[in-house]
Amino acid sequence: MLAIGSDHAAFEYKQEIKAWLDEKGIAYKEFGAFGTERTDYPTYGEKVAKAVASGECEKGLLFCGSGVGISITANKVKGIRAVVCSEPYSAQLSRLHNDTNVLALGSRVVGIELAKMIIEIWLATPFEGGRHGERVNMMSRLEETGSCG
Ligand SMILES: O=C(CO)[C@H](O)[C@H](O)COP(=O)(O)O
Repeated sequence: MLAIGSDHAAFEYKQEIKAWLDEKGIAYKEFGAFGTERTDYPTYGEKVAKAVASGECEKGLLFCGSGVGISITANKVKGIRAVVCSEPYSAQLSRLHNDTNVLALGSRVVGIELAKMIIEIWLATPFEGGRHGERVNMMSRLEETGSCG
């Protein structure tokens, strides 16, 4: 199950992505926003990130105008590794090497078809582990203890 959320700037964009996820039979839980009325991206970044960090949802998709603010917000929740992407290569590498669990996209940056391509590759790519696992552990230690060690 994916957690999905956006602010007002990406509400329509998120609706298109949800219709596409429906076509593909990919399940998601919607955390808002529920319309285009101006709102604040941290609210939705927090909700989606907490759903992923708690294990309620496996991964998260977040959208705001640039993808920046909502990804920064998500990364402040313990256990979250969020990436903001505008092309598929970084999305793929973020899974292979960094085990990202939240993907953020900017509705004012990335066209909808490219967004679908980025999401598809991000969802399909496993974490490689090995030396990358050690580095992800270092990030977790930094979060836990204040130092990578
Ligand atoms: O991209 C964003 C945060 O990084 C927001 O979507 C953006 O700042 C919203 O701006 P506005 O209130 O002018 O629609």
